[in-house]
Amino acid sequence: MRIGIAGIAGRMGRLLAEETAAAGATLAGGTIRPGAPLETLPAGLPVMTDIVALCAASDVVIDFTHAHAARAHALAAAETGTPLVLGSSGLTAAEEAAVAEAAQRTPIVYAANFAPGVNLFLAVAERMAAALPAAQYDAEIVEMHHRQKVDAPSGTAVALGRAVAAGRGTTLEEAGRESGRDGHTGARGTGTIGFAALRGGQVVGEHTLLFAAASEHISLTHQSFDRRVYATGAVRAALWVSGRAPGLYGMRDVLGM
Ligand SMILES: NC(=O)C1=CN([C@@H]2O[C@H](COP(=O)(O)OP(=O)(O)OC[C@H]3O[C@@H](n4cnc5c(N)ncnc54)[C@H](OP(=O)(O)O)[C@@H]3O)[C@@H](O)[C@H]2O)C=CC1
Ligand SMILES: O=C(O)C1=N[C@H](C(=O)O)C[C@H](O)C1
Repeated sequence: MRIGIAGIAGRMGRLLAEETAAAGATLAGGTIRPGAPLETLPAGLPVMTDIVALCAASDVVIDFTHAHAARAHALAAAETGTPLVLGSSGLTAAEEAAVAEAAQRTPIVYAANFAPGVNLFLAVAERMAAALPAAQYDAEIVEMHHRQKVDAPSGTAVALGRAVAAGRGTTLEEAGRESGRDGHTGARGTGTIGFAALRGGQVVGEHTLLFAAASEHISLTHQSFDRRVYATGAVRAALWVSGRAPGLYGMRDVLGM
């Protein structure tokens, strides 16, 4: 199995290269952002800037780069018929729609978080939301990440919001998001889903989902201590997606949840 890695010089890209080897797969190569300085590359890694060339040289491509690259990368995967594992966060609705369209031509695993524990958390969040009436239990999602993270709220926080909304028989868009409260915000809306994002230090990833009612609170927290958990999950998804029919899959499909 030849695995190509988009964004191979990044925090995740470097770990994905290591985990590809650890899984016994062949590293087909990797891309860097066009114009990026070459000295940032890990020594000895085969590197290019052309995503179509990487797709053509790979049985599966794993992409942890930036939301802005997702559309072009998904299109390249579709045009070359290369399965794609997509982990970038912060995609707009239009970028997600482009990924879904590409998935009609090639299989794509798109997941906000490749850690097994987070995917169990998402399933439990949906069940909790279904059991706790939205009129009484305010749902708030708090996440913390390292100071380099460029998007907020995190993709995982948004996925948790979507899981809560699904449990309540609605969508996140219909329920409404409350984030970045500051100043005279007015009282909290009923049934909306709140988001708060903390940034600092080198926190790998922490997410808490709180249901707050007048007489009780219940919360669940997931903490990642090593981003390798995402890399092993993504390589697992790459091995799983090879040979699948075109379609948009999630990590819960990979894990059989
Ligand atoms: N789904 C999940 O489980 C996880 C998702 N993520 C997400 O993955 C993404 C990357 O995270 P992380 O590795 O920490 O970030 P980094 O900034 O360390 O790495 C991203 C890399 O991608 C490069 N890049 C940007 N655009 C392109 C492009 N068009 N082609 C090739 N390379 C490109 C960047 O280059 P340059 O620096 O030169 O711009 C950088 O080297 C983020 O969106 C993050 O939220 C992270 C961890 C887990
Ligand atoms: O940027 C990160 O680091 C992470 N991003 C993902 C997200 O936005 O949810 C997954 C994980 O939390 C780490």
